[in-house]
Amino acid sequence: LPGKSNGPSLPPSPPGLPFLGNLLQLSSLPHRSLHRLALRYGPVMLIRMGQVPTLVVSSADAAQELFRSNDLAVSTRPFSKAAFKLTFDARNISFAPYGDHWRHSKKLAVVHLLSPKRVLSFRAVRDEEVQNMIDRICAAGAAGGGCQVRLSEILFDYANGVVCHAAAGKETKQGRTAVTYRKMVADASVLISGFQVDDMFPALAWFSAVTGVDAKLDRMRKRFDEFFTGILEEHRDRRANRSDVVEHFVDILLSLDESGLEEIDIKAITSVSNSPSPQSRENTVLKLESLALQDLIAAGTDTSFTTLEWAMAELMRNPTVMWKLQDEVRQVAGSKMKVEEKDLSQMHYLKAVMKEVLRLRIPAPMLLPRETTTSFSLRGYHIPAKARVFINAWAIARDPKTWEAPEEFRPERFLDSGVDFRGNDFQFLAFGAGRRMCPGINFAMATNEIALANLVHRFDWELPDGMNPADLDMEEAPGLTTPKKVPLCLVATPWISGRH
Ligand code: HEM
Repeated sequence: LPGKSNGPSLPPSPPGLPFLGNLLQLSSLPHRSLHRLALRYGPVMLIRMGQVPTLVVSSADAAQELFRSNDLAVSTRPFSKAAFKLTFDARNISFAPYGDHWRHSKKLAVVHLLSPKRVLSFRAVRDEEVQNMIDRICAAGAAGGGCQVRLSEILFDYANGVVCHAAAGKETKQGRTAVTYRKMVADASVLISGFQVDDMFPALAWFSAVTGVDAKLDRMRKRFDEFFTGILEEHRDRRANRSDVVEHFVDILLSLDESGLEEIDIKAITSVSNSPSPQSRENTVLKLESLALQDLIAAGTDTSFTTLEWAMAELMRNPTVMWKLQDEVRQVAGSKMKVEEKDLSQMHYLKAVMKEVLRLRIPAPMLLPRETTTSFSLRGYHIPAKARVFINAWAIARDPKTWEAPEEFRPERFLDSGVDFRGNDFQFLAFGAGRRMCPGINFAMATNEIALANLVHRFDWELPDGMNPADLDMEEAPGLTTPKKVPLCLVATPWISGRH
């Protein structure tokens, strides 16, 4: 590992093998393996993933020092061939290297697409998608009292439906936006998680060509390109007739463009063009909007779906929490057919449940990978430049030094606590922190709270075949986000107010 000959030493490293480094110590769920290693080697650890030196941060104190004193030095993302190919040459927000393009497109997303006011304006979208979700659950049980509901599938479609609908409208000429998108993204989470062969052995870049991974990525990229270009063209045509419609992310982006382009757009658009010959402005603009759309749909789908899926799984595992939540929601929303967003502000336990899910079942357990741009000192250790950085938020969220009974699902811990996930409480990093923090918190919480409230208001839930809550499989699937490995299948009985 690169280091300094004198001065502060490198962080502790578990012994590794000459070529593979510490790879054999990592399982398909690296947040768990790294947690185990950190218990032995400490909260600031330097491992080698193949050829790549990798800093692993596993405590709230170390994360606080990292974000407070060295955020700039860890604000870029490492190069990943998969992410590069799937994100139009890493020119979106999530995987873009730190620099002008990233800064301007993130600002555009924060100011114009994901602000609290804008999120509120998508209330009708959420309402429609919640209704769709309820209808599907009811339809599954139309034959009788109880039914087996393939809930994971329905929750994925809901999360994806909300973000696709907000981004590009419910329908496109290619069919229902969310359905078309879902078909395109299978396997993407694993491919971009940073654990592909060429992420760890840059010298073996040819490997993914031989194994067919490159060809798969190229096919996915082509489908993305066609999908988003189609959406943009449709919305452009629509706007040519009615220029005052600002409905979806795509319309907002197009209207910014038509209004003469704000400074941020001009800069972002200019930096998007990578063609040596001057591209037509029209094409360049189309590209930028594709990037923003693709990024927000990708960043908002799996994360929200994973949160909702684990929320329902934890509620099934912990029946007293489920009853307490149902009591609150049914008391506030009463005999209404549907919980409305204005009811949510009175649902304090619901908010505590959401927080506890984001703590114990953090959707992106190691956030998104970062890379050091300069060397710096952390907890007295020398951290080299060009090291990959994993912040093991999963490990931090179950550190007994900061959390009482960390393995237990106890929403009550948040009822009288100011601890939040907005990047200032370093023991709770579900959305990351610092410059690269998630800009979609408001959108995500609005999407998830209304869905969970309606799921527990409208239905009573049971495990199938009299299964014991303790036997529910709680294993995670590998990837950048970690949904349940075994999809959730439950029995739903519509709740009729006053029946119980
Ligand atoms: C429960 C839902 C969500 C969770 C848990 C979540 C979590 C995260 C995390 C951990 C990161 C990386 C932060 C870091 O590196 O420090 C991130 C980045 C990002 N998220 Fe989210 N997210 C969620 C929903 C959303 C939604 C709904 C959107 C947009 C519609 C969104 C857009 C983004 C974008 C654009 C980035 C990249 C930011 C950057 O690199 O500067 N996220 N998110």
